[in-house]
Amino acid sequence: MAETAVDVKDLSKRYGDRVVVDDVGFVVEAGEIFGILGPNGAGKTTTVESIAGLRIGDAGSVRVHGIDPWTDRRSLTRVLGIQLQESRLQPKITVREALELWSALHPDPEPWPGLAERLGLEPHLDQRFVSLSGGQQQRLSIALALVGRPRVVILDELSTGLDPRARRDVWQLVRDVRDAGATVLLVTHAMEEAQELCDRIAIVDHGRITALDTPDGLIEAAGALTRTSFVPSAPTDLEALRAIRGVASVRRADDRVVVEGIEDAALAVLSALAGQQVVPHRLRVSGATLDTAYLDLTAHPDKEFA
Ligand SMILES: Nc1ncnc2c1ncn2[C@@H]1O[C@H](COP(=O)(O)OP(=O)(O)OP(=O)(O)O)[C@@H](O)[C@H]1O
Repeated sequence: MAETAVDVKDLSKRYGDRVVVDDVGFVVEAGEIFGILGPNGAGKTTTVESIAGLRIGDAGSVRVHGIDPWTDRRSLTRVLGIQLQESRLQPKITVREALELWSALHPDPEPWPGLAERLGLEPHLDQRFVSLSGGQQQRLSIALALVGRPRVVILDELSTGLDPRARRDVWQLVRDVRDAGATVLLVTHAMEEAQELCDRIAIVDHGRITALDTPDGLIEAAGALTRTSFVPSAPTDLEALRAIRGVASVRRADDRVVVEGIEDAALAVLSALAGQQVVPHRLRVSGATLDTAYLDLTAHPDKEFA
């Protein structure tokens, strides 16, 4: 049986009379990349900071490799690393000083020069924190989360502010960290990131877990559809397309025809077009993504939880 890395039971947290985490429970197995997704204010950061011992729940319990983060922070820091949302360091500390300081806090740190190189921090080692760009600050906070070789690492909005290449590099770093045996908890708003990296994802909305599954499982459960769109070379019998098994809708959008349906329907649409002697110009087929599943699984995706 897989070892449990993080065990959250019936966690609740309120601020005043406002419940922001409401009876949340989940188990993360060692070696998983576990995603937490949800709208702004859903309670994601409160949940992971409760796991990191930075906030204490009002009810429930948390264990990280058997350690209670609310009563034993000292033991926790030996197994857990956290990259905080908008991590703030002393403005005047240099990148090198921060890496050396964090290394000194851990008994068996990862040699920091290697991490600095992987995160593109080498040219900035003597730069002060305050003078780093947002993306460079972000990369430093990821390095600081990893330098203690944590068994569990929490990455909160990992790739915010990173350019596309840096984002890909950081994703590979996360995979490598997991392959080296660590467990990763990833709070993210980036659907592509969650779909690429996570083994399982909890969707949090209004302080509660509304779905928990693999990315494919979430997409399937939400009934997200494949979209096929094209500019027809000749008048097209749209009714014939609507009649195809698995097609959910057919509509026109300017000069394009847009067909939505289950994955297999896309091929049937193409062969029906061939039968009608219609060439589908500028053909686009987009698979069901976590993005559409997420919008279905969260009630008010753009509204702050009030
Ligand atoms: N210290 C605090 N005092 C009062 N309210 C707080 C405090 N910290 C968080 N909150 C509120 O709790 C709710 C949950 O916040 P949290 O940061 O956990 O959400 P989140 O899901 O991480 O959001 P985001 O995606 O915007 O980072 C929000 O409405 C927030 O305003």
